[in-house]
Amino acid sequence: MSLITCNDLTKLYGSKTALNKVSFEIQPGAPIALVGPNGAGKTTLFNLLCGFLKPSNGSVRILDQRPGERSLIGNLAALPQDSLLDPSLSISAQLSFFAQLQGLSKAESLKEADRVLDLVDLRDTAKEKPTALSHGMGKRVAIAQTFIGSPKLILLDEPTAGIDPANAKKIRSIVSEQQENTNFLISSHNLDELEKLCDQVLYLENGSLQQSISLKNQTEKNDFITLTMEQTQTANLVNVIKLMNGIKHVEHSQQDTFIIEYCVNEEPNLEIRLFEMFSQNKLQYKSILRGKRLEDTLFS
Ligand SMILES: Nc1ncnc2c1ncn2[C@@H]1O[C@H](COP(=O)(O)OP(=O)(O)OP(=O)(O)O)[C@@H](O)[C@H]1O
Repeated sequence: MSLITCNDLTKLYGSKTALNKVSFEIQPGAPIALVGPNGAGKTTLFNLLCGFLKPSNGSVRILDQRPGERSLIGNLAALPQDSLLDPSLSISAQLSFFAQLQGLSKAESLKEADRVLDLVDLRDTAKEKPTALSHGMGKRVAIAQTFIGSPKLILLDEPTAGIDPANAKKIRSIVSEQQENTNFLISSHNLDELEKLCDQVLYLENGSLQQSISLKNQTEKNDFITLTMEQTQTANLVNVIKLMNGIKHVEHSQQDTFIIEYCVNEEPNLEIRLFEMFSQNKLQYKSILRGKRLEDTLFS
């Protein structure tokens, strides 16, 4: 079963092309990231996947169904960017209401509300009204809502936007814990966060799919190192690194940052060789990271 298949998916708003012939297929597995600048078409894509919008052209299948099909109820869940909780109902009442919409009895729905609140570590808030929660806690409740009925696929549109670091971290760990039980497609502007959570990245720009990158292959091969130096010490460093054993390519990606591509079989201990070279040349580094950062992958 494919999770999502889009073929030449196109969406026009009047004369504005929000999505232009987007084609991709994604399979079940680790969370998938959807990245792109403001106005790239991410929310439009989410809305098409949920069946809130109809394509102008092309086709989309989600869990092998047409978006909006009844059979997707309980199998597909989405957290819209601006999701709101009902301020007049307790957290438990609104979660159990959504569980009843999926066909659960009143008693079952209350248990389901407790279960999903446990998953986001907010069982204590069951009797509270949303106004008693912080913005970050409210977002976690909204994420709990997507877990109702244990769907096969959950779409999260900017789940950590505007959230304080502690709650954002909590949300990342919730996604990480739940990825064994469900599949996630996550849109975010936080590339570091996506890099930690996702194996595959879809990059949209101006309504077109520009790149589909597998991060897993990169880290499994371990054939990149991202090196950040003290800014004053970068002159001629590219040439020095290029002379080292096993180096395939060195890119001076930003003022103080170098992306080093190397052959692991030829030089399995490149970090140690780099430390030796820094010591010989009296150079100071800020950080050495295994892998190529998503930011550099997308924008190099
Ligand atoms: N209802 C609409 N009517 C007209 N144009 C729209 C409508 N919704 C979105 N657009 C336009 O379509 C393009 C894609 O918008 P969309 O909201 O999908 O982008 P996005 O990637 O989600 O942006 P952001 O990161 O800012 O949320 C933008 O140029 C936007 O102005």
